[in-house]
Amino acid sequence: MNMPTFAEAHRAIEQGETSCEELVSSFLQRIDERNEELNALLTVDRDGALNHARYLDSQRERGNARPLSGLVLAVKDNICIRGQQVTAGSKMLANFSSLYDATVIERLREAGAIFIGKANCDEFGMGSSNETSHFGPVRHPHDTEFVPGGSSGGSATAVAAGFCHIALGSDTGGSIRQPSAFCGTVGLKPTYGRVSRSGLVAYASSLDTIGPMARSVEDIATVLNIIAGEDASDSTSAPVDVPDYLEALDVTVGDTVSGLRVGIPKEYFAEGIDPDIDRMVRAQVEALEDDGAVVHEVSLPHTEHGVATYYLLATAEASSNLARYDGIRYGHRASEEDTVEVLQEQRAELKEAKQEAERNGNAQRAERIATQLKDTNSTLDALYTRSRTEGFGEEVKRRIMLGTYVLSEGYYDKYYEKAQRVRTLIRHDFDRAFESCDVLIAPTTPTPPFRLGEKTDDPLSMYLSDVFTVPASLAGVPSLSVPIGRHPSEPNLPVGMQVIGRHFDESLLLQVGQAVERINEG
Ligand SMILES: NC(=O)C[C@H](N)C(=O)O
Repeated sequence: MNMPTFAEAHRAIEQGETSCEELVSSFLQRIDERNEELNALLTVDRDGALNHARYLDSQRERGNARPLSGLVLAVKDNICIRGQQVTAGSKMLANFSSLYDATVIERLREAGAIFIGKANCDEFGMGSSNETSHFGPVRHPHDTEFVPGGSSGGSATAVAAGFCHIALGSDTGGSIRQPSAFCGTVGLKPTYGRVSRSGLVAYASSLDTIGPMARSVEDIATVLNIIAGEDASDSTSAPVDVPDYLEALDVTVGDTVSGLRVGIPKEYFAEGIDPDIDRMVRAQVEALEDDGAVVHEVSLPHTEHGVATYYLLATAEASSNLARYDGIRYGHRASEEDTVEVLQEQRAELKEAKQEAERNGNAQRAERIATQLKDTNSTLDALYTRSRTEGFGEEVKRRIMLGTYVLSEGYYDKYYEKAQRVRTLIRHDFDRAFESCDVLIAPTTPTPPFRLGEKTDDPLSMYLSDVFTVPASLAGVPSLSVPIGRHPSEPNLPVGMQVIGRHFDESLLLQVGQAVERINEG
């Protein structure tokens, strides 16, 4: 299916060949045809999108066209749109609706964007296959036996299946880039701080980023132009000037590539990588070399520690961020009967333990348990326990436990602090590499998409699918995944390649991404 990009649709609107309403109607039709099977969108704002489209059309007739009118977006369901659900793929937030717009939504709305629906995702962004969603897995748009990647699998699928022009995703350790690679879309994880996180459901705050996923690099630039920039409601958003990313694309491929210093990190082409992916990425690099790029191998020596470092830091931050879901201030609340039941169970267990301690003559322990027993007089703890037990899925609980463990007394230095130090080393790896090159090129994923259920019983192998994406997240540098063709052994399944750049050098990434697009078109 060759769906028009937003840029193409926009030109058609400007020439009077189509209208915002027509565009929305055709997306709704495709959603009706395929969303049930793919499970990419959790909600479809049919009336809202159509009404907004009609409003934008009438404004255009009066000469008040907005810069992006006609841009139809799907939004990952961990980004707030006022008055709409924001579940983050969790039962915990199944009945929660946003009281305000995320900054990215506010800015896009102002520019004339239409939000067509909320996209499914792994629960709280925790996953690489979109199978941890409380609302069921998303299926790969080109072969439903396979996963679309995660955690922004619903967003990637919505773009690839033609449910919208562009989708917003979030990326903590690969969640935009990996599903983009799997589904054949372009996906940008911007520099940390480039795009406001205000209104994004927090997972690991020092790593979380919001970014666009689209059918072309040009469309990525269009959205980045609107959403990038400092924001008073996110103190980690950077006070760095925003260039015109679309204007940056007004260069010829020759100008971009001639003399471009491309670094090939040797650790990303090591054992374990799928040989076809290795070959496909190298072929792209050769094509860039033919166009004048200067290619050389570089080393990012701490790459092998990336996954371990990421999963220590991300889970530590998650355990603290997710503490807010207590069933009282936020999220799913267990019923009174269930709470009382937990309380009774807890009390029975404690009483038994106290009796045993008394029988063994362990007075100190018996006294300690007596104090605990007094504490359980309140139903509060039981309410927390029951609400969290019911509201969180298995993967989220695994991460909260791991994160709580690495932050606990006695283990903090051994794990959390050490991981912070390794994070600095990883960042230095990139700083050093960028002394001798302008961009790094590497595969986005070590393997093509895998089958549904293939890795669900093996969390470690699932975590390892992030091996090439987490280092850039830890270093905070931007990274763009671009499609480079189909996998020879699974001809329906796309392969993606990453272009990684210096902090705030998104313009160059987009230029290189566009050069890669042109190479593959021609
Ligand atoms: N959120 C992400 O960026 C995806 C990563 N696989 C994780 O589970 O943490």
